[in-house]
Amino acid sequence: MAQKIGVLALQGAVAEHIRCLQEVGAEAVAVKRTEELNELDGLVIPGGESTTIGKLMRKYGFIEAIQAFHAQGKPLFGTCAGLIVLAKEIENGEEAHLGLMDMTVVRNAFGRQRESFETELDIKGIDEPVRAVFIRAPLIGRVGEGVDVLSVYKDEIVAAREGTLLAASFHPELTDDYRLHAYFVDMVREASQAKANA
Ligand SMILES: NC(=O)CC[C@H](N)C(=O)O
Repeated sequence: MAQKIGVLALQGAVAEHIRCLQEVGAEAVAVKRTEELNELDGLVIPGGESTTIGKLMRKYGFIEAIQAFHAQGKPLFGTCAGLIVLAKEIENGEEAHLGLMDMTVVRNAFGRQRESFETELDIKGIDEPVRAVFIRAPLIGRVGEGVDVLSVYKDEIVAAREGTLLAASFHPELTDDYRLHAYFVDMVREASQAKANA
């Protein structure tokens, strides 16, 4: 059976993630209400503006709902602003949003002239380099012991995994390279199987 994966649809690049998830064989839906999480096996938190996404998450009860979703062992994938939303700590002292992933993030970390750029990245677990689009992207300045660094760009951490949490500074949904989505769908499949066997 196909894994059913939601894309948090409060703000940001929602349709693009849905398309990529479908390309790699998952069933994908936009999520606007917390009740919709119940029928999902995994959730993507897209890029956009983390302050806005965080505000809307608080307003609609998504903070507690997604924390509970995570506590059930269901995977989360945050891209760009979504990565910021997942983090335990935001470097400028801003209040964390979900506060789940043991890392400190630095917002808009790549400077003015590099606000937006494209590159090829080596990603642990994926064979050939992956095309990556960075848009006012954050970087991961510190990771906790349980966090596996998956990719580094110019000495800065730009993708990482901690158990069922996956985070990328860039926008994998803006290219036709679906391998990071396939990686996440594999994580979701493994988590569902582990649950079924428990
Ligand atoms: N493309 C993005 O998601 C940008 C993230 C945005 N700069 C933030 O800090 O929330």
